[in-house]
Amino acid sequence: MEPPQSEGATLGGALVSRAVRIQAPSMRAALAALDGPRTAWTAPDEPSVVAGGAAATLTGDGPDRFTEVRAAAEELFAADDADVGADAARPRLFGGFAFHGDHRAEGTWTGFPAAGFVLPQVQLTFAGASAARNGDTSAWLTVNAVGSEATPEAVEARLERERERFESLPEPSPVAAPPGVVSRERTTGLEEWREGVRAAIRRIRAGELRKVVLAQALRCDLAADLSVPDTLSRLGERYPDCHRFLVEPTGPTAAGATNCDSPERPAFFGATPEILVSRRGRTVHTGALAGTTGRGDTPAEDEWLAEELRTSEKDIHEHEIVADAIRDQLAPLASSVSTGDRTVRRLATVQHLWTPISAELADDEHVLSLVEALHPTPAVGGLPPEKALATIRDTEPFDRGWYASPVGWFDAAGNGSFAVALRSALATRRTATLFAGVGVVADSDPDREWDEVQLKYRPILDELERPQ
Ligand SMILES: C=C(O[C@@H]1C=C(C(=O)O)C=C[C@H]1O)C(=O)O
Repeated sequence: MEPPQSEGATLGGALVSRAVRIQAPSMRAALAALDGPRTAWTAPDEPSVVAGGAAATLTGDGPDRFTEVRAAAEELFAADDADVGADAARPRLFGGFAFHGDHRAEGTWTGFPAAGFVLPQVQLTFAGASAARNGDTSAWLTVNAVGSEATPEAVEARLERERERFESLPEPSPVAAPPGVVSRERTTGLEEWREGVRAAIRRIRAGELRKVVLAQALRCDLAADLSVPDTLSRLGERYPDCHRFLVEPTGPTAAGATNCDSPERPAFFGATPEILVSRRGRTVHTGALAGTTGRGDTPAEDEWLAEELRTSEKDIHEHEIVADAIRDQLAPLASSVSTGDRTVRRLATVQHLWTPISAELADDEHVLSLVEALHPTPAVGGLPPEKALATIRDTEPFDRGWYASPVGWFDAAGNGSFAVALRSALATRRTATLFAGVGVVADSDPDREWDEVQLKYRPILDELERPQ
């Protein structure tokens, strides 16, 4: 049966949610066992979630996509009968947005609308690292249903069936090795890249814009089938401080797969260091992440690179454009905005300049209003935004789709968390297209920027290539 669809239209029936605490299965095994479309969300300071099935699908299109989704969600949550016993187990919508407002869900991005969220049928919420350290090995199992057939009795019966299923999942097999890459194809050759970056620099020097983020894509053919649960698990080992996400489309896909459980259904996933915004009540957390260098082979080299980044005028300039833009976007909505110190954030493959920013809202703004106000920050778009977006369109020979866009979740109260979908790939069973971009300012060097793009492919590429 098709899940209820909504583009601001009526969903025809109440939302019923029930939850129960269960002995936590392995997250990897649970994700593998869930029906599509599957969702995974792991943030360093939040309970992790894996979910599957679509009790409802909310989409939006064009410049009003943020408000369309929000209106549809308000309608969905307005009549909810959510008796779930704990905040962690409450019904939530998972999904995100395309990078460009006029995005079309076609080509490789078929099935990924300009805005698309799913209310999962089955959601597992894991207590998180600190609870696990205190011996809490439970998880919340939530079952949601929407529509005329969604009765408390039916939902409770399914909850019981799912509890039995997840509590008796077999021990997961060992995490599979990366599938291996047999061939790869760049969207952008070195000469074309140099031309594009030089043209952007000319526009910047002419005063047309101050910064633009230009990206590339890399299509890999894989030697064996890709296991997304295993890949996310390995990414979690190497990038514990990053946000890991998985989004699967709900509609028909480019590979022709209409069945949510088809092995040809695409998966968009990643391990991103960049948070776009989180909102709990009136407290908002975000930050500026821009300015990049590599990791050294020795601690001394690592520190030397960090110090070079910390004091690089070009990187500080590139970074402060982002921090200023975020503060400017938040100011009209906030009673106060505060900025932490600029530091170097070290990840397994790169180091970035990072400035935490938080705010107290003047009103109960919905997290989607904050997403709309902030996306795209000049960490992934540029400044001024319209000029930067036009430059991106003129230069990039591929469709960004959901790369560099907001992905995350929100709930009935308008709370939620969104990350920026970087260090990401759009994969099918035997292919993966990776995306990576760099900030271009007046004194950028095209060849150094090329090298930085290659560095930013590493998190995903390392999990696809067989170790030598
Ligand atoms: C655009 C990407 O990364 C962004 C650009 C950065 C930069 O230009 O230094 C750093 C972090 C991210 O904000 C990417 O990873 O694809």
